[in-house]
Amino acid sequence: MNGLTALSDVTEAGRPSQRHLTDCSWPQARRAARLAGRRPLPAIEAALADALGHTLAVPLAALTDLPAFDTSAMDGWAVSGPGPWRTVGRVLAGQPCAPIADGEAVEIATGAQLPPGATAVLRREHGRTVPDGGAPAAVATATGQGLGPGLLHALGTGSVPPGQDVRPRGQECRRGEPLLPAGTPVTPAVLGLAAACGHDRLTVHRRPTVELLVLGDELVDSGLPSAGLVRDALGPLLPPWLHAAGAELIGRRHVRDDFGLLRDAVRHSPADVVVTTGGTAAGPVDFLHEALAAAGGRLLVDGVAVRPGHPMLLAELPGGRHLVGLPGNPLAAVAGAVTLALPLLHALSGRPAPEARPETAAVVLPGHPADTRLLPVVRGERGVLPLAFDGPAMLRGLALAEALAVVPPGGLPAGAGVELLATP
Ligand SMILES: Nc1nc2c(c(=O)[nH]1)N[C@H]1C(S)=C(S)[C@@H](COP(=O)(O)OP(=O)(O)OC[C@H]3O[C@@H](n4cnc5c(N)ncnc54)[C@H](O)[C@@H]3O)O[C@H]1N2
Ligand code: MOO
Repeated sequence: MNGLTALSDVTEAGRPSQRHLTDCSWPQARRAARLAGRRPLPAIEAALADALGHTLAVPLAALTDLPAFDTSAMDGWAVSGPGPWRTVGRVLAGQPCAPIADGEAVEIATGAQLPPGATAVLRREHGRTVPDGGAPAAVATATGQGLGPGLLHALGTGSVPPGQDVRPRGQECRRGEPLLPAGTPVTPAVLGLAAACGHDRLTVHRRPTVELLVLGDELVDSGLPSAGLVRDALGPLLPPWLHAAGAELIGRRHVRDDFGLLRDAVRHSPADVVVTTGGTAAGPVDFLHEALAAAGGRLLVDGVAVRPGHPMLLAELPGGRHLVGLPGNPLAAVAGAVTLALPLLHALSGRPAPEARPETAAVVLPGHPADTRLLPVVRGERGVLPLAFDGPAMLRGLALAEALAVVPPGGLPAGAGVELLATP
């Protein structure tokens, strides 16, 4: 089947075909991966402390007005009506407060509840008090000078506009107001907002579990590579990246080049998504296709017209699990992850597909005649610039890159729009 025929088989709206995509185009492969995860994992209730990195399964709505009461935005005095004012007490943050009447003021701290009847806040540095019936006191200072009881005057105009330095109740949101849509990743900022508006728990999608199987007898995981051995670059690279994409890493194993070991590792993995590295091509010990078949896997994508990374694959495993086969060459594996693993994990986590926001190519971005290219790039003053050391086996360009540019077949001229993907 060629890529064009397969296009009609995989759409966001439709069901995936029973046939699989062989050497399909890069956009088709990415769509197929999202479609494979079209049923997000079930919603669970998580305490705020456990919700980081999950994805909201329902919109986040405020449980209270924010602020929940009229609040002083500054240290100074809450005043009622036009000045001067008779000072009648003090209210600190967290304390209840009594009403004040026209012509009265209370000393107030930032964040304290504004007393009923107060019309504005006079900043400490903008007022001074004079003792009742006495001579004017010093201008109020940070040391508290001039804050004693007495008559309070506003410096300058002698007045303070109504509402000045007051954060009115509900200024940020009203109780019940939706603040964030379902599908939002729970970041530290989301946790803070959720707490501020009264939540102790969040309804989030269960994270897809991932097991990483790193294949290859030649790989070592410490020290200097020698005598044909190679340091495993993907064991360190992939887990934190997949975790940031919404996954829960439940295991990382080095699997030797042995058909039976690989078949059993795939067959018995409890993960929602098994991610393998290496073994995708046609070498003498590239057993992934055979192991997949023996483990009951069904290919959804087998090869993608993209450089690097073209032998990448995606399969469905018994029990509704999936397998993403990343090529062994490290930059090719990264290309496989952005094409297949991340869209699948995002979809399973309940996250929407990120919107493409094209940027401008500063120079010609060289392409492959027939395949999409994924190029490590940086943003320069005049637009996107490619980096050197972009070979499939290299990570040097990627480590300097701000993004991977999606360069369609044939390349892009300077000034053209180019889609950028986040790098690990
Ligand atoms: N006859 C053909 N040979 C190859 C083809 C092809 O179409 N026909 N495709 C090439 C392409 S493109 C790629 S990419 C690789 C993919 O190979 P595999 O997925 O089978 O990966 P391996 O053979 O296991 O390894 C390839 C390469 O990467 C190194 N490697 C593997 N894992 C790691 C790791 N975790 N960290 C660092 N380096 C790793 C491995 O030592 C090899 O050098 O196949 C081409 N061949
Ligand atoms: O296309 Mo392979 O995946 O680059 O070396």
